[in-house]
Amino acid sequence: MDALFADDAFDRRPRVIAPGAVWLPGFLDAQAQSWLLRRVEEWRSGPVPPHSTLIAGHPMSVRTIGLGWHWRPGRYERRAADVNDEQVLPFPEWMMRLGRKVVASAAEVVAGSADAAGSPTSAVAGPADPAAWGLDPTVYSPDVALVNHYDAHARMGMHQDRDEVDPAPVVSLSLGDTGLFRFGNTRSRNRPFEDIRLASGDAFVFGGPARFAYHGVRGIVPDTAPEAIRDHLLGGGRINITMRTTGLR
Ligand SMILES: O=C(O)CCC(=O)C(=O)O
Ligand SMILES: [Fe+2]
Repeated sequence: MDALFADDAFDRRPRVIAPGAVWLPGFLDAQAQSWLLRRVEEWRSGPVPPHSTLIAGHPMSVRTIGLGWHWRPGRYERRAADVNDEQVLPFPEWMMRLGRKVVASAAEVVAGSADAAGSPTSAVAGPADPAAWGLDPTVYSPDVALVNHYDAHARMGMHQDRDEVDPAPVVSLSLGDTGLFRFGNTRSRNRPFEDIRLASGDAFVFGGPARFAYHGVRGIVPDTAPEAIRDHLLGGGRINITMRTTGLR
């Protein structure tokens, strides 16, 4: 219980979480959040319905929609052979621009962060250089988005995002109920890790030395979505969108 009300548990200033990883609380305003949730509604009735991907025969508790590519463990394909064999919707042009804005903001946080240069880990990583972490909006070109819906019982175990050939950063956007996100290290699922409450509108970026860090979602906090967007969250829960760069063509 001591940790529950620790000072940093509710500190929502943008910050470098680990070399390469940046949290941008409140990146999307209420209007942008409801606009995005309306797009999610449209995608739900797209050619490939939200589905629970099988991992080693077990369905994930989140339901996923892919844009640009269809993902299943170990591969990206244009068609959802394991769902209905339809071709997924394209990766939207506007989402690339949004991803670049997130990357630009993350780069600013890194450049302005005494923390990044002065943190104990930076002695290893060297001075924080946003571009060295892949945080360069002029080159960032994601080609897939995975849109995950978490209901009150969904979670995601600690894992690496490693089915992409291109090591460009992953950009994550959260909408709806708060997610209990855990961001760890590249060596194992265990400590050190940091627990972060990803609230509606938050962005999180991990690239460079953090690109292959283990991370997961321990659960969501039901009924924490902002009032203004609840109407767009049919049935409640949390939406997480991750943009990635497959490096495939
Ligand atoms: O929901 C999140 O915040 C993380 C999602 C994630 O790690 C993934 O989709 O690979
Ligand atoms: Fe992931």
